[in-house]
Amino acid sequence: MAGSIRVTMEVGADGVAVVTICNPPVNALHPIIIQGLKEKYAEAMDRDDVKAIVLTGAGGKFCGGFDINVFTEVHKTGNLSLMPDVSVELVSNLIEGGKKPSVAAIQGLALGGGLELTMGCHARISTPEAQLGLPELTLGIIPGFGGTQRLPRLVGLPKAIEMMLQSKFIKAKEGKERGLVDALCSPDDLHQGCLDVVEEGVLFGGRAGVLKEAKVFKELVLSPTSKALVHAFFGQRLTTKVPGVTDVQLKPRKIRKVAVIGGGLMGSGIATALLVSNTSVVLKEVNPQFLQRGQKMIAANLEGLVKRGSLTKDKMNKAMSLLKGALDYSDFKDVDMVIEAVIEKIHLKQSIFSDIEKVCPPHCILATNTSTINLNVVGEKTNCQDRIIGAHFFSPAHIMPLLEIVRTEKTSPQAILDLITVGKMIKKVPVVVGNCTGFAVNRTFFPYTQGSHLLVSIGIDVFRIDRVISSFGMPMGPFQLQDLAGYGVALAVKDIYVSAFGTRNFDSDLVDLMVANGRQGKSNGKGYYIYEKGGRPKPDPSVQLVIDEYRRHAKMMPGGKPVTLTDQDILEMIFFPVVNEACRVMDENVVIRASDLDIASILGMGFPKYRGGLVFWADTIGAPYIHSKLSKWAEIYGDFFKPSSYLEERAKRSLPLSAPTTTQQASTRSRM
Ligand SMILES: C[C@H](O)CC(=O)SCCNC(=O)CCNC(=O)[C@H](O)C(C)(C)COP(=O)(O)OP(=O)(O)OC[C@H]1O[C@@H](n2cnc3c(N)ncnc32)[C@H](O)[C@@H]1OP(=O)(O)O
Repeated sequence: MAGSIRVTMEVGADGVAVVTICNPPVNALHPIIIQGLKEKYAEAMDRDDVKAIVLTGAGGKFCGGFDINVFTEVHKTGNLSLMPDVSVELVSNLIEGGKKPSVAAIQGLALGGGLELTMGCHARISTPEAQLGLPELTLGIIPGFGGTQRLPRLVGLPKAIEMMLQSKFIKAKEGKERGLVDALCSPDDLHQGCLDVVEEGVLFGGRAGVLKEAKVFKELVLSPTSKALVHAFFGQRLTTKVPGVTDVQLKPRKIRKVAVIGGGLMGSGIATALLVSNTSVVLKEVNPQFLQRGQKMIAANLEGLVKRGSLTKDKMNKAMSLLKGALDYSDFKDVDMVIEAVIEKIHLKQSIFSDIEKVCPPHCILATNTSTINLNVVGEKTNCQDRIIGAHFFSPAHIMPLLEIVRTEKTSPQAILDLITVGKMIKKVPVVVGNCTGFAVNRTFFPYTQGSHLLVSIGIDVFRIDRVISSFGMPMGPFQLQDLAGYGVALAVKDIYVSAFGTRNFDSDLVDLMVANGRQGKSNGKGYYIYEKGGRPKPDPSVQLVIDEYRRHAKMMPGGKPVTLTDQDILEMIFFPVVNEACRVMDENVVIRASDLDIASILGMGFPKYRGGLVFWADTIGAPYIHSKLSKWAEIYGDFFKPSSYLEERAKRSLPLSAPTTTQQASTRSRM
């Protein structure tokens, strides 16, 4: 490794020393690089033949920042001395305070510590499209190499604050307008351009604030938030490393044309995501009215993206031109992938799959967007089960970042790899999971809603539950979520969950009662909350009548009196059963590794990223405590809380829930 991690210096006849950071793929500032920079700078200052220094990165990228792996080591050991002194010793003293001028030559990206190095230089020159930013807050820290001091001086306080607090990247073109970049040039002219800037003069900044920044930075590096966010950073990148799929020399095939069956909410969202990534889409519906409705929804999705500023009008028009409507399968003969997104009816899906098997080319991947139905059942009537795969998007599909890729024991590694590649192409985070009811996310979170209903049945206020869960960091509480998702979904999956999860279901008829009382959730403006156009949801006091009726049916309140619980009890009684189900999901190897479930919970359910994801959070509490609480509640309220054997085992041995299972260890060993 150390061979490819190095800093080089070449001194030209013109007296310019070009110092290059080499650490593929993003030239992260590993301690070897920091040491190398210090040495090369010291040498450049000493050498009489060096008049000026150009600092750059190899491979078309300047630098992606400080090496985040070092934070992981600091988190494990608590040893802050693993962090080399960069801010004062390198950036302030050697680069900024050095007696020879330094110019940063930027290409590709200069992020975090990378941008901070350039700001210590006396000038910056960049290619126009290079991405510049200080995304440290996404890792739970602040910029630590002087960025908090130098960025405001260069771009002004408001812009610097926006860039830092929102971790917003800007292109060098904008950087030039704002004074962060001194000159723009093409990649070929970068070197020559640097020399011109050297000639034009130098900018010196002071040292004020750098020492304070260093102090705060050190405190934050050791914070639980930084540990959680760094875990999420690496966890997200790990999801696309799938043993037996991405490590066996398979090549992803090009997916040029995709057919989407069903132009409802999900189908049109999926089509939108594909179209904005320049993929041709055939949208198939059963009649002209439904087709037109689907096309209109896609157009509205695209217009929404233009309004949000994430798509230009030109790109919207280009995307629309890639869409073709269809009422039969004649356009399916040259598609590379089909994504079926019709309603959750087993027979309908089965007949669609047996039809498309006949009309699509033999390489075509046949994906279903089902969120609950067993894939083996969907593909039962086909002879191509190796090409059948789940592509479970989350609504709205063109915005939500998670793509659950569901494989059966028959799905071929090639089909999985191709779908991972499509997922990345449409800017989703793919997580590969096994085939079971609810797959990883819906299965893990089925007790989330049920637990909240159980709490209501014992007398806890609906809106208090939502407040507790929102203050924990979820985007909204379980009741507001149910209003938003619509009660139809809850009713449709109820029986499926009962048959799959048996006695660990908490059987609630709250939603049935809501519907019987004319409430449909957000869709008819009346759920637990009242929804008025343009306004925020308001708790509806009249829902109390429905809740009273529900409590009478449920007969869960001892002596008819509400149970008294603290906010912490509420939080734990909702999330510990979810953690318990996560244990079963890991035990059955539905996910490849615990961190996949962390990422899926963050991106699919909005679990707070700064808590590192569901399993990471549970491990900060510890299996013994979670187990003891669940056991106690199981005695009072029954099997809904009964600890799984996985949790029990780990609690007994005080092992982290995230430690690999024996099967996972064996599969890693067999690949070594
Ligand atoms: C003191 C200082 O102020 C503190 C800092 O500098 S903290 C670091 C600040 N920098 C960042 O937060 C940037 C983090 N990186 C990113 O956002 C993105 O990786 C990127 C925009 C640079 C590139 O994105 P993309 O091209 O999609 O590639 P991506 O898959 O994310 O990364 C490629 C590889 O580089 C690694 N990598 C990226 N940035 C890294 C970093 N700063 N440190 C260590 N590894 C890094 C990734 O883990 C990944 O490794 P893998 O191939 O083994 O999975």
